[in-house]
Amino acid sequence: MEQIKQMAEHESYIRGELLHLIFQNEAEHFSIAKIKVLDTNEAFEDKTIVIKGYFFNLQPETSYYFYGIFDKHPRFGTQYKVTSYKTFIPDTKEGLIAYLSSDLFYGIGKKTATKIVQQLGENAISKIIDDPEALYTVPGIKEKAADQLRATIQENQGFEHVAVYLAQYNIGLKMAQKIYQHYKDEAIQLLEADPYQFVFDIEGFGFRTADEIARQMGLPATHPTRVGAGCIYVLQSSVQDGHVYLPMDFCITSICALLNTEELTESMIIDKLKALNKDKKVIVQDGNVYLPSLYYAEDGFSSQLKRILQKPIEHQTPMAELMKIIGDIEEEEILSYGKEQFTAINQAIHAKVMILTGGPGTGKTTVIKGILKAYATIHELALRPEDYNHKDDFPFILTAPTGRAAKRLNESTGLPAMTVHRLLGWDGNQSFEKNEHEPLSGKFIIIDEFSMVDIWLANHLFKAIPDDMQVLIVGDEDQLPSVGPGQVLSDLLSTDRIPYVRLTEVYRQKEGSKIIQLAHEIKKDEPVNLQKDHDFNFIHCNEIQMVDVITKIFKKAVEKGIEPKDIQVLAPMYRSEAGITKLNQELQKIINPKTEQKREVRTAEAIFRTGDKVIQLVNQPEDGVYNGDIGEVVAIFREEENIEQEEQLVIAFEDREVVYERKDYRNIMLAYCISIHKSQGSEFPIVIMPVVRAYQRMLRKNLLYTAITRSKQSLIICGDQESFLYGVATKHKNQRYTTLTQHLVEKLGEEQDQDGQNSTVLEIEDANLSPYDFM
Ligand SMILES: Nc1ncnc2c1ncn2[C@@H]1O[C@H](COP(=O)(O)OP(=O)(O)OP(=O)(O)O)[C@@H](O)[C@H]1O
Repeated sequence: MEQIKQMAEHESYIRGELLHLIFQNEAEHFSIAKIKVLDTNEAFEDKTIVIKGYFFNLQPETSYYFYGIFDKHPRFGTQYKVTSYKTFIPDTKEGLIAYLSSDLFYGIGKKTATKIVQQLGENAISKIIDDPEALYTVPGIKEKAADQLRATIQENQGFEHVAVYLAQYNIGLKMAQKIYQHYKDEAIQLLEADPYQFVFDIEGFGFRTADEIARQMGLPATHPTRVGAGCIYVLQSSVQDGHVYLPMDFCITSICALLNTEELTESMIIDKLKALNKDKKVIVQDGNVYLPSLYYAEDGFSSQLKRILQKPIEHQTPMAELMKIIGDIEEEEILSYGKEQFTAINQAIHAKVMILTGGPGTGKTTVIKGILKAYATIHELALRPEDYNHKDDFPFILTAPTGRAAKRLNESTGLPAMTVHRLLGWDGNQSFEKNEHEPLSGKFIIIDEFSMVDIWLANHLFKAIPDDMQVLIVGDEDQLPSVGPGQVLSDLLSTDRIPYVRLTEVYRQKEGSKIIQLAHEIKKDEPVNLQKDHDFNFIHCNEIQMVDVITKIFKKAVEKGIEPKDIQVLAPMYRSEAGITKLNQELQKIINPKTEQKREVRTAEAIFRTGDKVIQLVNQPEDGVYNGDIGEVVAIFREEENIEQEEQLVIAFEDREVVYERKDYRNIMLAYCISIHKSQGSEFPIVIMPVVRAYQRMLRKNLLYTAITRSKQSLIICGDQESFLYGVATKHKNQRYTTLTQHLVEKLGEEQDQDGQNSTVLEIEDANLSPYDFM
């Protein structure tokens, strides 16, 4: 409270009373309000002013000190941008009694208020906040009433108290809001006890901020709290690079670099890691350092696989019968399966878990359809969901990690498919409706685009797979690994413990696709042919010319009658003259320009206009939209036009419309150009891919391969050939530290064969088998 007083005396302030709220974002407490000016030490003479900032619960008829700076808004004129504030509590006894007996504090009359002030003095409010028992000393107030009064005071004062305290460490109101919402009135106490904990609990609270606070508090640079926080922080940061663990040496070097203190020795770090290991905050095993959640995800996933593999398949189909069934399917589909494809169908029918992998156009979808039909025939099951009384009786589950990949699976098979998150009944947080206690129902699950599944999701998904369900994992191992930690698909393939079939023969190429040819040249590290073809072009340009070149291609395509929505620009990074942000701004100008009829809203990052193509950036399961879903802004409503009194943006996705309020705008982005990472699992008729030197640190083989394989009809690469070739030749830049292979070998080891499961890895290329070898 002392500090609050000091702020009032020394800082520029406006004291005022709320007249009315102009805008309020309830989730974030961001408000714009008009206030009556009562007093100020700013050079300002108006009787009212508009303030904006993050407030907890601004009340009318209560006066506040607002600390901040003047801000000139181009449309709304002068406003006061509030960086900190506090309720003005009169410093006379009479004023304080009037304040405590006001409407803010229900049930406190003048008599009780007088007693409180008599007992606790003029600093009554800060005493009550700081000491939970201060009110117990006031005669005549029962403990329960005292606790209630303190809670109400805290509710009204707590945030301000915390915000003012945090302001001394240059922590702004928005972050203060987050901190207060998380810790409530314990925030100050907890910050003083361990500022580093905030780094792990509060999104966006940086390690450097915590370090600076700790330094100001006098914490020595080698203090175990700091070293411990450094260890956890380094591990958590490594998860963003996809690692499941860090090797001890690498971990120590990273911690030293982060903490940057000469007195810190290696043995101090090792001692701390040992202590953290003992407390189960990290797991150290075989010289590797893990965060527990990742260690247990790898361990758990391996155990789940073992459990599923241990329950043998009861029905074995004689080869002659299978040959006949496959022959009938070939007739129906009017095709003849290649050797690898036949093996894949045969293996999938007989393996408890099988992986089907291969590049574009090798027939993965064709084989999935064959497997479904063969399985249904063998088990005399109907393949149409409408033939079942209840939807849970349908024996096939088709799933993929993204909404678009699930939709493609549905379109290519004609069967229902959904995202893994939806299948598991994810609540948007940590919990899944489906798990080992409430497993999925069905007989056969197909998980497509498995390269995008991280180790956490793999563990959750396999927990929910019952013992007797057959599993088909499908994916292209050469695509980018998952955004989350791990490289589950490629680890599974490299263990040699799970049966897999790798399709290598390209069928779409036979139809003359240069795109597929290029993809396979990259995949096999062969020299790439960049000659122009009917579905491919390489346009040479530099970074500065990029916007111009891409906008010209768009204009030409539109003139030819191609819909802009069928063209997707894919780039690796946001910044640079040829980055995603810049390309989106420029493409918006030509594809969806400003007109009188079109409404628009502005955010700090972008303008969204009716007709804009946008992409969802996070999973929003409550609305049924997921990271990577692409939609169109179909309407914008002003505050005064709807009952919620909120500005609203309506976005139409493939199967639903979702309403976004301003607080949700950060969940979307313009999508004329999207990142290659976000394009995983999706396909587009025409892909334009800029590749320039400015992207160099991002360019690598699997990134370019992923982008190229997104295009179905046409691919136009713009940029310099040298950078493209450099990227194609750059591999393993992102090698991830994982131990799934070891976990699997340990768990599956010998046992699989003992249980009679088919663990033979059949690479038809090497085995040189034909369907007739099975007869
Ligand atoms: N055995 C076959 N005989 C004739 N055509 C085939 C055969 N297998 C696949 N195809 C054809 O090759 C094309 C590519 O097959 P499919 O879509 O199944 O491959 P994919 O691996 O799923 O490709 P992508 O990953 O690019 O979607 C399709 O047009 C398909 O009909």
